[in-house]
Amino acid sequence: MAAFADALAHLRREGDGDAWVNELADRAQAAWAGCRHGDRARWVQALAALPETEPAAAPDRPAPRLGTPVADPQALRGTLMELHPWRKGPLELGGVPVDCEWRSDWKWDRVRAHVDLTDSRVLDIGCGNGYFGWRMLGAGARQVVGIDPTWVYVMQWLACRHFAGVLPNYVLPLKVEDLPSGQAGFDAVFSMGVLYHRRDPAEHLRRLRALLRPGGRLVLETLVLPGDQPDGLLVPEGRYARMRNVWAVPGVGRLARWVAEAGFADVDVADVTATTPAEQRSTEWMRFQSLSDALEKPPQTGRPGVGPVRTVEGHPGPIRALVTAWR
Ligand SMILES: Nc1ncnc2c1ncn2[C@@H]1O[C@H](C[S@+](CC[C@H]([NH3+])C(=O)[O-])CC(=O)[O-])[C@@H](O)[C@H]1O
Repeated sequence: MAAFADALAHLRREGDGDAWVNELADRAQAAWAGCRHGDRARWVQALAALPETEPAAAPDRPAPRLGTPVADPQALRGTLMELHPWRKGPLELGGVPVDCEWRSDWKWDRVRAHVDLTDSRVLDIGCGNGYFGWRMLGAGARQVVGIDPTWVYVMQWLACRHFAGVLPNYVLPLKVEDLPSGQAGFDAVFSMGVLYHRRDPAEHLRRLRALLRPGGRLVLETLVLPGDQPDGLLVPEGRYARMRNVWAVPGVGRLARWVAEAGFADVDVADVTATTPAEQRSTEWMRFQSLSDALEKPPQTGRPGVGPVRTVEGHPGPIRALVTAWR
């Protein structure tokens, strides 16, 4: 598809001959060519049906405003709905508000207070549809390279890019383990909501360090245990909050030790916040089950998220820590 190829051409140009960037673009191109997802044709058709608007971007808003209002917002809504489920947002595309599953703007408010991205080249691992990339550009980043292996999120980013025009926020269909070795030299590497999906967290952290330039900054966000279990470690036997692939949930102290043991300096637990069904919920743009369906409902209230929260499997409810550290 021309739009994806065009984005890769821009990425290569910005890399200005850098071998790591060229190899990254080659791998993204190969992944794109190899996509056999059953919904691909429908997604590509939806992208082709997006109306032309004047490219525009106001990214530093809770709902980044991409594009200008279109003549037929109802038709655009229908087209964007072909790219369901919209998980990370909110967004405003061609004047249409996209109310995603996550209030990712709340997470961004927690992150932004602790991170200066002025003129930074950023790598965002597990970037979803690139929501945070827009916010990072809004916060002064020079370039954001996002990677995420979930195809529909790459398609959503292409829809965003259609409205935003040519901006240095990328979403490439790659896993962290697909990244080239060698000198990547990022000023900042983000790994938010990914560590608990990794079977070997220590290996993930070492890999993040290798992707940074010396003096570069790690921003790590992941599930942790409640504050009274700083050295604890939950290795769920089955699911955690209905998620199949959660391998390890450490206490905050243990998490900070993991980061230090991977070779990072000045490890700081900048924020610890419980995730509530107000932050992660079903909407018309994400019609599947969401967090409230994964939490135990205390009998006295019949409502999730009230009182000491537990997941439906009986584990402590989701709490996320934000850790920053330096290479
Ligand atoms: N091996 C992998 N390599 C890279 N990405 C992966 C891999 N496996 C899964 N993912 C991707 O990692 C993302 C995890 S979500 C966090 C999104 C965002 N960062 C957020 O903080 O909201 C979890 C959450 O909702 O918290 C998904 O988009 C996966 O496709």
